[in-house]
Amino acid sequence: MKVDYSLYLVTDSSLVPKNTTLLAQIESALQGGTTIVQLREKELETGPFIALGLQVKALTQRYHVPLIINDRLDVAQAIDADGVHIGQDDMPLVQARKILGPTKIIGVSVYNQKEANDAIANGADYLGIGAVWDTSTKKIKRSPLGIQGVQDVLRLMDVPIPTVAIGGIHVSNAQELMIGSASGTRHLDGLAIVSAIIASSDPKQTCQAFSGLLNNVFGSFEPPIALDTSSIVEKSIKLVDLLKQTGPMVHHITNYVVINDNANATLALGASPIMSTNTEEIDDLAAVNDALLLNMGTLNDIDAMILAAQTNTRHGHPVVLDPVGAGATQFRKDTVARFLKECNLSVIKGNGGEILSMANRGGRSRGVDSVGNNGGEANAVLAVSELAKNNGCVVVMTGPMDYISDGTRVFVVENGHPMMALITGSGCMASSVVACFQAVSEDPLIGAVAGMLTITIASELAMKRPEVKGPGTFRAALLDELYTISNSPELIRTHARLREIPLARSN
Ligand SMILES: Cc1ncc(COP(=O)(O)OP(=O)(O)O)c(N)n1
Ligand SMILES: Cc1ncsc1CCOP(=O)(O)O
Repeated sequence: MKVDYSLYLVTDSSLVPKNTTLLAQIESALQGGTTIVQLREKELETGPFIALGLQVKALTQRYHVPLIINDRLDVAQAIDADGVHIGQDDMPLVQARKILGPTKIIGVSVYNQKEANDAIANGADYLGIGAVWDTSTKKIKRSPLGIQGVQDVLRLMDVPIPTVAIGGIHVSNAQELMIGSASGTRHLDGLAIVSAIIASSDPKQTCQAFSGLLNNVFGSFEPPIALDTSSIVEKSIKLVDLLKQTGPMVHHITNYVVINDNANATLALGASPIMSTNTEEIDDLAAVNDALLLNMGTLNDIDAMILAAQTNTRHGHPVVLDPVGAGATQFRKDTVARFLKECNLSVIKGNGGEILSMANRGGRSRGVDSVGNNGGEANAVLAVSELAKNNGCVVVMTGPMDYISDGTRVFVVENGHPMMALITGSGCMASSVVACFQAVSEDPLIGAVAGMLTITIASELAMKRPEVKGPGTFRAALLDELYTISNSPELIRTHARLREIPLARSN
């Protein structure tokens, strides 16, 4: 049976408003689009629990919605409910499964990676992850997970099974939770809600509000169509155009060595740079922003960077991290760890030394420069794909070849010119370009490839200019050629050298 977990009502009759009944509240919620109901009645003795269960079952059957019983396998069996929900202190899953058999639904409450993977290994049908936030409905024993904690559980599940989040969820924070906890292809399948529905003066209307926003969010999770390299090149051309037509705003918190070049590269592509580091205006900026770039070069403003990342994520904007010098000092290692833990990154874009060291694959940074990739292409492929998978984002590793992965596919951009390495901040400019494309691309992988094709092809075109004699003239020509591509995006079609490395072969 395919179960729709999206709007999961969990009951609590102590919260029902005075002028109505639990059954009326459940029916109203079903009319508003509740997709599954759990009867959770902590104070009821067995007899009355069964009696109520039979009444609720008659209701849920009319709406073709499954009925789950909280904790009590005996009640579930007595009324032939569709399944049970058990917590960590309830009957162990293995025994519950033996008693109920393979066809009944068993959901398990989990708080962390271990509990999730144990439940999956023991045959849970779905997981209830929580508590996400504080709640007055239940005394919770462990501190709330927050959105990041939910994302960690989703990302670290050995095998994806359906998941719902629970605890403190209301219409006002539901979208933020659904979007903020998603990572790569993993996302929540639904929200389990007690008080926001059961205590509502109009459960039908409340559920319609939840359903509407869930439909929108699920629409945005549609899996991207797997494109071949020539389709990605065509998409890149379209994205260059879109960038120019829409002029997205790209907020940079970057280093003071490259700030001017970053802003100019952004402008050359038709986007709008803003280079603020002041925490006072992060909220206002995020409201009108389209993408955020964090660049660790001079490594000031770390708290502002993290705040900006979290604020932009709440607004649904992509966040790109350039982990300049990652691995060069302990301070930088610690800072990168903070970014990974506290931010929801869309893209990490660094040079070989930075990415290899973040992936524990041998990279070193001397200052901000990259030192070597002794493992060759196979090592690069493993570094980008593992780092991407473990952090639920896209990873770009630049160098003579640029390796780009979302954890399931790896692309190599073979364009570029060695002169790039002779001007300071060319990598940072590439990050700005990638951030600009994130602002207009629905798929971060395609946005990252498009950005890297654009800057590397621009570098090749720059070196063909007769006036370019060395790093100084190259730097100006590079900006000019970004502008040329912005006006003639089809140049990407004639110059792109993009290949895909099948992951199965390299892993
Ligand atoms: C869908 C869902 N997720 C989690 C819970 C919490 O269950 P449990 O940990 O057993 O706590 P109680 O509900 O028994 O207080 C749930 N009920 N439903
Ligand atoms: C049963 C349960 N388990 C973790 S939090 C919670 C209660 C959630 O209730 P509410 O949706 O009213 O915050």
